[in-house]
Amino acid sequence: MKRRKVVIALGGNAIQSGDATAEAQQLALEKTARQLVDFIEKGIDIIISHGNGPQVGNILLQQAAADSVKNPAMPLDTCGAMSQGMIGYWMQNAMDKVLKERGIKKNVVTVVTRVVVDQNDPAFLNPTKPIGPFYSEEEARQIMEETATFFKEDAGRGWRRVVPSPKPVSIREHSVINSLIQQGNIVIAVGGGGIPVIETENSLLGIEAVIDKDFASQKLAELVDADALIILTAVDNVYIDFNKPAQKKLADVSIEELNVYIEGGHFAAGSMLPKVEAAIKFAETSPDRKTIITSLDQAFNAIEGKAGTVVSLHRAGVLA
Ligand SMILES: Nc1ncnc2c1ncn2[C@@H]1O[C@H](COP(=O)(O)OP(=O)(O)O)[C@@H](O)[C@H]1O
Ligand SMILES: NC(=O)OP(=O)(O)O
Repeated sequence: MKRRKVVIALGGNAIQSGDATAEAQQLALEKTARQLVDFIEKGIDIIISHGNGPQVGNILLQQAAADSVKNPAMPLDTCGAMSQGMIGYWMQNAMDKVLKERGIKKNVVTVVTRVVVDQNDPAFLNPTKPIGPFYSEEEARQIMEETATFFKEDAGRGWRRVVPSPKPVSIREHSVINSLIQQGNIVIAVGGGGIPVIETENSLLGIEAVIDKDFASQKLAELVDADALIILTAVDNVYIDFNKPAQKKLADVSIEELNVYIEGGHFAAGSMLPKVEAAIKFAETSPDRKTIITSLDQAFNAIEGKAGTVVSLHRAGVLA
């Protein structure tokens, strides 16, 4: 029987909920690992991807604070690579610990992943991706006046620095990621949406941007021929009329219906909208492919059809 393969995209709350210390983030990842190892116990192959908005923004600030001739600040693409290594390392430790506790022998490996983007992507002219800590409007306006950076209000949560977020075109390491999975390993890849690179005549060149991890995860799920893309965030479901008295949970939803809800403005730009768009992009490639959007706590119930929002071409049901 064909083994099931899923790409699991971890939202911000899987790594960090307020406390940015290494200890707190590692503790959060241990809780996350407990949920993910349930998939392994069920015989499902997993590729783990994750966001990096808070982390890459903080690394960038650290670079600026220490910038000098002897210790020059690193550019954003390199900071993205640092965030992949840092979170991948924490995730490997967390997964190893839980796998050992449950008596499962499997290797966990992080692949530094480069994602090719189009240098003419209009996103380079309109920065939208929030990174780093939150500021008050007053603080943000002052920093903008003093530096060549842009800030925007982030989904009612405060002001954050924004950087360009081009769409992923291809993933340089997708074949090796697939080989690692086929050999029975657990793979962590496209962390932080992948390191954005552009293709030049002879090489790949890093470019200053942060790719949305939900879009990068969708692209990877497509390229490795995954059965499902599972997007984990802070809510159990996608809702229409979110946070209003008429709020309604979406359980099993077709792409056609979701497009109507997008038109109706039900999903906030920069938070739920990219998840819904990524969900559609993956599910529309085949009637056999589904995207599930749910919380970390409901992830396992969701693949058994007991929770979450399942997006498919024809309301086709769930993975299990
Ligand atoms: N229609 C909606 N249904 C559910 N959640 C929504 C909706 N619109 C906005 N949201 C918000 O979007 C959040 C997910 O976006 P975000 O926090 O940016 O993602 P991530 O988990 O990847 O960090 C949810 O926790 C919820 O607060
Ligand atoms: N790269 C990315 O999408 O990060 P967040 O999910 O943390 O915003």
